[in-house]
Parts: sequence; C-alpha cells; structure tokens
Amino acid sequence: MNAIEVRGLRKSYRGQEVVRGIDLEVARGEVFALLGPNGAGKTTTTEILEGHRRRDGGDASVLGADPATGGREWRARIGIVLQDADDAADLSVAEMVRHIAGFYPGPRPAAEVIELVGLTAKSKSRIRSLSGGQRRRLDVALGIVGRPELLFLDEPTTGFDPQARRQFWDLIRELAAEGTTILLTTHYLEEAEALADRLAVLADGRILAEGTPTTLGGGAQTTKVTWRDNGVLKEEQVTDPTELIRKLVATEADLRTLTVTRPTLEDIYLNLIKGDK
Ligand SMILES: Nc1ncnc2c1ncn2[C@@H]1O[C@H](COP(=O)(O)OP(=O)(O)OP(=O)(O)O)[C@@H](O)[C@H]1O
Repeated sequence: MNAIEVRGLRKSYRGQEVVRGIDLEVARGEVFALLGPNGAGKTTTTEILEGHRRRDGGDASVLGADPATGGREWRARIGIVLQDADDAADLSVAEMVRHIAGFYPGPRPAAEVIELVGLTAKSKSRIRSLSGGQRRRLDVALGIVGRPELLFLDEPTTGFDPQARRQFWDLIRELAAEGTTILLTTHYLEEAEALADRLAVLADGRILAEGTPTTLGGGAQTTKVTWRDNGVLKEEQVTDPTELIRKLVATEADLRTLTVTRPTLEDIYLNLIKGDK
C-alpha cells in the first residue's frame, strides 16, 4: 500500500477554491517534493494530509487511514515540520525536544536528535534566543524525534545557511535510507533535485506535471549546444545532441569551445509555470 493516496482532493476558503482536484500517490520509502509558486495550494494540501485541515471533497488515505479521522496512534506515526511553528519560547532546546518526545511511544533520545540537527551547542539555550535558521533546525528536530514513518516537511530549509542546508540534506538522506517516507514542499529547486525521488508541480490548486527530477516536463525539453565556427558563436537547441555533435566533428568547427547544456530542474519548472499562465 502507498504511504499517501489522494484522489480528487478539493478545498475552498470562503467560496474560493484553492485545491482543485488533486491526485497524488507517494510510495512507502519515497521522498516526494511538492513544488509550486506562492499560493499554489502546497501548504493547504499538506495540512489536509497531516489531519490539520478539513477537505471539502475527494478521498485521502495516509498510512492507511483517513487523515480527517486519524486517531492518536496514527498521529504518532507521523512527523510534522510546520511552516511557522510558534510556541514555548521560554523552554530550552533540550527541554522542548524532551517534551515533544514524551508524546511518542518510541522516541529517539533527545541528545541524539539535537546532534542530528546540529544544535548540540545550543542545547541549553532558550528557544527565543535562537536565530531563524537555528529555530528551523529545532522544528526539524521536533518533527523527527518520534521516529515517524512519514515525515511532512513544509519549506524546511527556509533561512538555513548553505552549510546547514547541506547538513539537512544529509539528514534527510539518512532518514530516507532508514525507510522514512517524506513529503517535502520547497521553493529551492536544487533542494528538490538533490532529495526527491519524484516530484509534482502545483499551480493554482492543480498538478501541472509530475515525474522524477530528470523526467519532469517530458521530452519537450531541449539541450543547448554552442560552439564557435571561424570565431562566430553558434547555438542550436536540440532534443538529442548526438547527431549534431557527430556532424560538427566531421567539420572544421573548433570544438574546444563546444558546450552542451541540459536544462536544469529550475529551467523546466519555470517553463511549466510560464506555460500555465
Ligand atoms: N486560512 C486561510 N483562509 C483563507 N485563505 C487561505 C487560508 N490559507 C490559505 N489560503 C489561501 O489559499 C491559497 C493557497 O495557499 P497555500 O498556503 O496552500 O499555498 P502554498 O502553495 O503553500 O504557498 P506558499 O508557497 O506561499 O507557502 C492562497 O491563495 C492563500 O491565500
């Protein structure tokens, strides 16, 4: 059975439909990224699946249960990292992690989790004294302390410095290797590319495209080939550069300047979003 199965999901706020018939399947052990512009419906979808928001239509199954009615045991199997958690600012990092650990039947030791997110030096500091990125690391710690089977990460690395982001990626890869299923929303395309087995692009409450970081957007994407011919810069967009390069090898073109550029996930994403407008 899939970890997440969604059919025809719908949600409106005051008559305005913001999730407009989403189908989604996330296999157990998969890292799945939801991408999309601000207001696309990523957080709303995620919150429905976490059981934090009611849906207006469609079917949803998360770890075999309907998230709208999932009980305490179901909740204990899920880890959540919210977008703007705001709580218990007077507790220390370690106190907070221990407090949340207490809600789970088999939590990770607090010190281990704090180490995993790189906050050991801040263990005794009050939450209110943490920087934005450190606060975000604590949020991640709270999301994983219960050894969740399924982890929801809503923009987890916002405010992380580049090194912290790389450390976080390593942590996610470790969790994935242990078999944790992960649903991630992010605006960092390189993050989705680095972590996701599969991803979907959401815009205006619908899924525009779905695939792996290399197949997303289908075969419509072209590769750019540039080279110099008698000093003149030439450029061609082709689906498969093999034939063109063979042809160039047979000519007098100076191939020391040859470049072959595949579109990045960001190029593919921006094209999809642009095409939707
Ligand atoms: N509680 C709410 N009441 C009314 N409208 C809401 C509420 N929450 C979200 N919306 C609206 O629903 C739409 C989708 O919002 P959502 O937060 O799901 O988008 P998102 O894709 O997560 O965006 P972002 O990338 O900015 O986090 C937006 O137009 C937003 O204004």
